[in-house]
Amino acid sequence: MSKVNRAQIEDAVRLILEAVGEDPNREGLLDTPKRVAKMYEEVFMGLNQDPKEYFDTIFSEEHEELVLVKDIPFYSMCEHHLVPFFGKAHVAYIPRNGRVAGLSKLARAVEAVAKRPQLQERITSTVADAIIEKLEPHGVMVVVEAEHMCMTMRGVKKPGSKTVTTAVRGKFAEDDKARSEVLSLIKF
Ligand SMILES: Nc1nc2c(ncn2[C@@H]2O[C@H](COP(=O)(O)OP(=O)(O)OP(=O)(O)O)[C@@H](O)[C@H]2O)c(=O)[nH]1
Ligand SMILES: [Zn+2]
Repeated sequence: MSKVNRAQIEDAVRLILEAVGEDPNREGLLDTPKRVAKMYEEVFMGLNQDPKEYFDTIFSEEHEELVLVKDIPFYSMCEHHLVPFFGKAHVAYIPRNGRVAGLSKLARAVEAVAKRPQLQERITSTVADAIIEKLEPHGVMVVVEAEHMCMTMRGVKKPGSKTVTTAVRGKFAEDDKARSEVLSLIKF
């Protein structure tokens, strides 16, 4: 269930439109506050979701080797400017004691964490820590690559620049080979 207060967002959007010198009552803008409120409800849906819950269901499977779900597309909102940043997340882990998650849950965890006012670093580490806590694996490695619209359409204006962040836990932190295997499979 969403806890977003749509009426409050609508009022705020009307104020912003007025403040930039627009007329919120002109025909093209009449439904804009409503649309923006609906959009924020959607893009901030993750505020009501706990990524850890996706790992409540665990399969018992004796596979203690790499599992990597790569190229998970995501869209998030930079918490400094409230403009989008977007890209791909790659989530790797090595299960322990047969504790294996459904593959889609790795992507769902990324989605839940991305759909909030965010920093790229926090998306990366929150996903890694949720997996560590719930699956207790040998290791986790999360790599996120993204383009920040606050760096492309405004401000420093560097279109095409990409930010890459990693969160490395357990075996991946200790073992260069394990880390390289993931990086080569992601093909940086
Ligand atoms: N670490 C980090 N910084 C981010 C992220 N998204 C945006 N930023 C940065 O947040 C910073 C905010 O800097 P400020 O100086 O407070 O704001 P600003 O004057 O709008 O900065 P400029 O973007 O340089 O024009 C900028 O350097 C952005 O590039 C992110 O996910 N992680
Ligand atoms: Zn920003």
